[in-house]
Amino acid sequence: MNSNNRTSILTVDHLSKSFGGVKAVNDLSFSVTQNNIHAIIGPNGAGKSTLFNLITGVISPNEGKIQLLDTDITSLRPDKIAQHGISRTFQNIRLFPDMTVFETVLIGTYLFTGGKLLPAVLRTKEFREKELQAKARIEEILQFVGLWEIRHEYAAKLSYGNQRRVEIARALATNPLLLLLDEPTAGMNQKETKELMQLFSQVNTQGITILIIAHDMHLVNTLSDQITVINFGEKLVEGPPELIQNHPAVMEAYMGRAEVNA
Ligand SMILES: Nc1ncnc2c1ncn2[C@@H]1O[C@H](COP(=O)(O)OP(=O)(O)OP(=O)(O)O)[C@@H](O)[C@H]1O
Repeated sequence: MNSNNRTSILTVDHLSKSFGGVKAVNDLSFSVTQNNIHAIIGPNGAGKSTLFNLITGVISPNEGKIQLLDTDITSLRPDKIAQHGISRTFQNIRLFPDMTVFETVLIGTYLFTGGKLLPAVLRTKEFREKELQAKARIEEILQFVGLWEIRHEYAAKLSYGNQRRVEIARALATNPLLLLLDEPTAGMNQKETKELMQLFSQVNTQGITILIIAHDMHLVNTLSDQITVINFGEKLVEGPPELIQNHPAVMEAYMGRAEVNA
């Protein structure tokens, strides 16, 4: 965590997205400071996942702009956005059933960085050199996330916590500047949650900015430098955890909802 560096890595500017009559994201503006852990919180249906889908190019906004450092990434294709340095994990873990941990992370680098198929099929010299480099980098990442010893096991058969680590490893393999984590500890037990929180902190220490959607207020308050609270697609309030924790507008938005007690 480093709040001294004030450069904005991600700028969301008057962003809106509607589905039929529902304004899922409504004139939303905020920025993420480089090297921070920045949390997005809000009640169910507030627009958090829609926001992540807009940032990663899965869907296009009706209005507004998204900028990564100096680059306008609004409505770019997901693979292009990944190449610019944004990587993500999903709310529901998405792993191929017949791939080992190592293969999952290796294929992730090709899929998300737009690797070309033909050189891979022909196994050109350039491809083989790149493959060696990629494998070395993946070893480094798997050691880092604690999965190297089980690299030959099927990813989808691992414990829930380790499956999440595979997803994080796959996201790290694209060398992101900004990592988006969508409810990464949902469904995890206490031990897994604690270990993942340590991992996020270590990832952040490597200089990777993190934007995280979470319902777990202990996680949010412990890890975040900055919190943006959204409700009905709009920004409700923003600030460091000590400001957000007991903010009357936040209490009101969450009133009667289970996640405020999480
Ligand atoms: N593809 C879609 N088509 C129609 N409506 C959608 C679509 N995606 C999201 N919505 C609606 O947009 C609003 C915001 O949904 P979104 O999933 O972004 O909220 P969320 O904050 O991520 O919720 P949760 O915490 O439950 O995951 C909701 O009213 C939802 O029903």
